[in-house]
Amino acid sequence: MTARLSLYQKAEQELYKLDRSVKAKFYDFCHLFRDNPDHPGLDLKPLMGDRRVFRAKIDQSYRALLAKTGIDDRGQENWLVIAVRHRKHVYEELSVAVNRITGEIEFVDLSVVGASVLQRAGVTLTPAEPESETPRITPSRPSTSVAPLLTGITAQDLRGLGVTEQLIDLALAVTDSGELDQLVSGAPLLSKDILYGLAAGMSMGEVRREITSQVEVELGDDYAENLSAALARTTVTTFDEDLKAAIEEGDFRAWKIFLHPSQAKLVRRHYNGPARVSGGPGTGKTIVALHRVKHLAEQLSPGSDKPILLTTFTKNLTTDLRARLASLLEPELLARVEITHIDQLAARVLSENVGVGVGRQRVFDTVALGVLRQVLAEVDDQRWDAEFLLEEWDQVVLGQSLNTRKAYFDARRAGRGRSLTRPERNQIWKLLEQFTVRLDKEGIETWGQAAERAARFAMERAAKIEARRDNEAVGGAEAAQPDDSSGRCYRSHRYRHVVVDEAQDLRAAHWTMLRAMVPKSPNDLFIAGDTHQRIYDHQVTLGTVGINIRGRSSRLTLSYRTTREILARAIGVVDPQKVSYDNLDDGADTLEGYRSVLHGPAPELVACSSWEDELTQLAAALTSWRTEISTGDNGIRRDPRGNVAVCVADRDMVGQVMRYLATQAEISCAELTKDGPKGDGEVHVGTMHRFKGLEYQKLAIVGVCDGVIPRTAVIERYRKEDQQRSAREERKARSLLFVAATRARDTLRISWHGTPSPYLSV
Ligand SMILES: Nc1ncnc2c1ncn2[C@@H]1O[C@H](COP(=O)(O)OP(=O)(O)OP(=O)(O)O)[C@@H](O)[C@H]1O
Repeated sequence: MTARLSLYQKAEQELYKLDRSVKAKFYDFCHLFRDNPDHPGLDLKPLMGDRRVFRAKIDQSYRALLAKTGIDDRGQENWLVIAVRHRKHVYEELSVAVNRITGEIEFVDLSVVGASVLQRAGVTLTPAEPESETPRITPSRPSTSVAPLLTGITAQDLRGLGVTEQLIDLALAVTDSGELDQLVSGAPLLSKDILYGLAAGMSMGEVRREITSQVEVELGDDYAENLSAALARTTVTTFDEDLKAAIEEGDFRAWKIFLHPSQAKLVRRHYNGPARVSGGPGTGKTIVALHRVKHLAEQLSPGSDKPILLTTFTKNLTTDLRARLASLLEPELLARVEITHIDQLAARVLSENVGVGVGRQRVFDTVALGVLRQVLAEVDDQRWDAEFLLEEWDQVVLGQSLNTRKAYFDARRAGRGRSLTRPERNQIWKLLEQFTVRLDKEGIETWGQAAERAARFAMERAAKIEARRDNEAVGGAEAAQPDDSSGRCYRSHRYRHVVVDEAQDLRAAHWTMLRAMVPKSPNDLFIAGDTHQRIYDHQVTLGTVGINIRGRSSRLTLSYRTTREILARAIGVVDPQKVSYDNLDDGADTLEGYRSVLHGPAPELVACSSWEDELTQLAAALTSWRTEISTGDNGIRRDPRGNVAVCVADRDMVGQVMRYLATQAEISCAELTKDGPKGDGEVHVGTMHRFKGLEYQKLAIVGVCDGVIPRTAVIERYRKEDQQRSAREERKARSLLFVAATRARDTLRISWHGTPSPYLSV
């Protein structure tokens, strides 16, 4: 009889870590098993503790643990590989169960639990193969004077939250975080989340709200029914050639298949309007956005248009999103998605409406500031600071699409600091008019201006579509007015669904443009972002640009990227207890419950005597990281390229670091530019802004000195005359360092010379 074989998530993750030769033997095992599960060479035997769990031989050392999950209509047996491990870690007490909260299949691995915890809880493990070295533990409960880690929590509490039965006594016997780490390393996801949450100080209520209730389903009493429902709910992959390739890809593909239940819920939910997902760095907002695109694309009726837009703030992130989406979606579905960064989209709208914006060159704000200074000098105006005026223009005039003096007189100037009288607004309006005329004359425009013009075109097109529909509804002839320079009259909006990543940095005009590009309908806008990571000056209240997310906001709290040790340090930088962050609407966002299940060394904080000393020590650290990464697990050599980065405060430092490393330490570097890394140098070096959305195994942040982060000159300038502005600048500087620090996966090293940045609290 042949068999169909699927892989349980944990088994697949275990396979990633195995040596190539064992992987190859596992593929042979799968072929043999699918042909005939009763083949004598497989030595298939049930375990004593749970006769639904079987072990089978992969080779002399490795065993597959399997559960029979049913027989299909054609009489073919269905088997699930639940684990792959060395025979000395196979014991008779292994069992599978259906979790009473999630209704998913759970497999608990007690072989990883520390001997002391097993002993305290009175649990014995019996090796399945007698010659194995699994320690035999005598069932005894020696009294211990050490207090349990989870004080005040009962077995009933853990059961009610959804911790797997087998782990409850063990969890209550744990006395320190090292033991807890060991216990949860073999635990099902929900148990892991709950136990870490409680250990991190979350209350029972918080754990129920943030973790358990996110994944709760209704279960009946019938085990067989629950098991078949569980199989439908549990993520498994069918064994085939694609899987073989995927296993070779290793951990990098985990995100493509296994969404955390709280992530999966957001991906599949039906929203009656715009929805927003927030969450600290590394909680999977981008992953959720990508899967959301996939989900939406799968619901589309056949066609060849591109009704879904996936957009983000920066160009290099767009490249990354494109590559990741291409690996997640079938080409036919990928072809239905437009992937573009927001300024590029605005530029495209402008070019479609040529005649109005033809020939204008887009410039950065620094160029515009130069023009404004020149205008102020020419009219000999010393009342207003050029930077203040440029921001007033960008944030108030362009931000709210104000095109008359009257509109400016009436405009809201929330968050702008000092208030302005009517005569002052009059002076400013006049100066800004002179300034924009000059920009026009020079044939240039800022990106903010371009976004604002694009938003107007998008709104005009939307208004014409509406009018045409209304006209048709009353039986009128179609309005002949074209919607863009091609002369086309569009019948529908540009997109059906818009998905935005890194939403915290978009400008008001970007939002206005996006709102106009998609009709107000269910699942129209899906917005992912974290305001703790806002590093540009564009704070927007979505409600004011026609995007109502009330009642459709969710937060992810579990970091997949960064260790607990790194998170603790990074959270200190943004200091959410003292500093407040908005929620892209009128409320505040928090990092409450933000946590990680990953563990690693504490971030290294290095005080240096001078900049030269910092560079010397940096080079030494990078050299040792290179050796560490190149050696890799199982002695397999790995290419360190792209796994290590150095982050600095400004462009000058980028040049200095790259030069030093290349000439004094023979370390090749690639500069991180707005298009991604330039060249294939081994270590990526860039300013903090360039690190948005990226991640590295090992990261060094250098030059984290007082006066640099934050720039004392900027803060001091505003401290007296504009308190709000000064607070905003400080918040931005905190966010920059927060973004930088949370790019590190395993190792974070922060150095400075002189006095350290006050945000480091050292
Ligand atoms: N369900 C998952 N399974 C495996 N890996 C995951 C999962 N979700 C996220 N990750 C991994 O965690 C890391 C962070 O994910 P992602 O970039 O989506 O987080 P983010 O919230 O967008 O972070 P940031 O705000 O810092 O940009 C990535 O390496 C991603 O592959």
